[in-house]
Amino acid sequence: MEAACPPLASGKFVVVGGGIAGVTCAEQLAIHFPSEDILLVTASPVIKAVTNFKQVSKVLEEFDVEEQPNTMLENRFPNIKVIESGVKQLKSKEHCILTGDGSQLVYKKLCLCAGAKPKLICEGNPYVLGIRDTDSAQEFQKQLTKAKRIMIVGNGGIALELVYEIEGCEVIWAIKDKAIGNTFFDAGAAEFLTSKLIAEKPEAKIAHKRTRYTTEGRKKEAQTKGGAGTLGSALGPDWHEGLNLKGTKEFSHKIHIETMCEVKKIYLQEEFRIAKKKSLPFPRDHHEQSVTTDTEAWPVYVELTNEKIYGCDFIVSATGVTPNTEPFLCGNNFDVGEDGGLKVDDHMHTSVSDIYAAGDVCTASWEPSPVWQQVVLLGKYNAQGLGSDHELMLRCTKGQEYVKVVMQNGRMMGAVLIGETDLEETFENLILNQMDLSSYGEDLLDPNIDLEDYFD
Ligand SMILES: Cc1cc2nc3c(=O)[nH]c(=O)nc-3n(C[C@H](O)[C@H](O)[C@H](O)COP(=O)(O)OP(=O)(O)OC[C@H]3O[C@@H](n4cnc5c(N)ncnc54)[C@H](O)[C@@H]3O)c2cc1C
Ligand SMILES: NC(=O)C1=CN([C@@H]2O[C@H](COP(=O)(O)OP(=O)(O)OC[C@H]3O[C@@H](n4cnc5c(N)ncnc54)[C@H](OP(=O)(O)O)[C@@H]3O)[C@@H](O)[C@H]2O)C=CC1
Repeated sequence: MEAACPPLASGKFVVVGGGIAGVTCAEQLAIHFPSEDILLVTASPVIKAVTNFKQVSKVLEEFDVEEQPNTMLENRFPNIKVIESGVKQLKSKEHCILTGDGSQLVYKKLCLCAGAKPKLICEGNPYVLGIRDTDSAQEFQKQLTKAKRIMIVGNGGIALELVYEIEGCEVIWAIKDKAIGNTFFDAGAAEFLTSKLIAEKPEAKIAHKRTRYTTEGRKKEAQTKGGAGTLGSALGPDWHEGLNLKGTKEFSHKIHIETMCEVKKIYLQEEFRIAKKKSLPFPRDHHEQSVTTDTEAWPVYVELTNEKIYGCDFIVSATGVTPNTEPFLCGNNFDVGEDGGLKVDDHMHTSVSDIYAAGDVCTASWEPSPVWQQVVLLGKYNAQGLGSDHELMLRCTKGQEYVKVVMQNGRMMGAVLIGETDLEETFENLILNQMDLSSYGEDLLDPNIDLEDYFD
């Protein structure tokens, strides 16, 4: 039988992780339990904190996220103590965690907020980059300044932002789906955006209305103390502000999209040369950029499942994340979701007693609300789960705005809003209060009717 941990420190509440989830959790505990000590254990020397919080509407919130030195959190909340160390092991039966610097902490309640790491298409290949934290974003920027052509794999948040932001570098964008951005929006919105994107010189980029993650006060993240082998906290909206995302070429944008394909094989330059010499059955003449007409020698070559091959300087694997549960949670009996996250109920409780989880490390396992889900879009924007018994209404001005609403039984169930529509608050209210809108019919999207005045 394993010996119980001798406590070197103990706290009623212990939180693991200094990202936005862990810090918010520690702050809330500090506010609600002012006489208790809260220990925040994090592998990173900086924390992420919410500032300038504003409640915009019933469920829409606006805030800044700032990176701050760990000491700033302790100054703001005297009952929070930050321990800068990686957690090596959880012993849930003994209610204790072991940290990389050899300390043992006993808890009554533990909240795990250890985040996630990029799920790369190929681990350990120096030409395959993932973007997660300040260091990985800076490494990406460094590589990009020397690049003429890169490949981006994935169709989610990072890929969408990158293809829009990168200039002076050809981008081959490989996606599994028929249309871009299916993680976020529908095929109609994708078409609206694709035509803007592949124009060689898109109009001036849309000014940001939203507040930003700041880089002020950011420290170079020191080597992880305690050797947890984990990285810094995740970036967030506007993460590329302050980064120079420009390659070596003079043109603005040059994007080629390869749909319905995945990466089959990656060759380093020498491997590719040998394979070509042996006349392996490489596909020919699929596209003007395919290797047959491409005389340039590239550091790396990517063979896609649609049989095309592209040479490029490097590959960005924007292919999602894996929750940080290993190795420190091994040996405990957590229920995990399909994505590997710790399953939590609607009280953020995991399947192990006295252990809660929040943020990217967890997977919500409660029944989702019938009209709400977490996306930048509203409600059931793609008629998710509504069956065939629904109607779509559309208002689109090419290059300017795309407004789609999903209606069922006269009620608004979801919406996609692209461009400066100013409809988000009104539509959010209409979705949440489920007002019967049957009498308005198609006038609901009439641009001459000021809906905001009408329904507020
Ligand atoms: C480029 C990019 C852009 C994004 N844009 C958006 C956006 O526009 N909107 C949006 O909502 N979301 C966005 N996200 C996602 C968002 O950033 C994450 O969902 C969120 O930051 C996750 O926070 P977290 O606290 O769960 O995890 P993290 O920020 O990853 O924090 C995890 C913390 O745990 C610590 N840790 C890990 N393991 C251990 C251990 N063993 N011991 C001790 N400490 C440990 C780490 O050091 C870190 O401090 C973006 C993400 C990226 C990468
Ligand atoms: N605005 C926002 O909210 C933003 C959020 N983020 C967050 O940051 C994290 C990382 O972003 P990102 O990497 O873009 O992750 P996402 O989860 O957003 O998207 C991953 C994409 O990669 C695809 N994919 C997965 N595996 C493969 C594969 N082997 N080959 C090809 N495609 C694959 C997925 O397709 P499929 O779904 O079909 O598996 C999906 O289209 C995510 O948690 C994301 O939500 C990032 C930027 C902005």
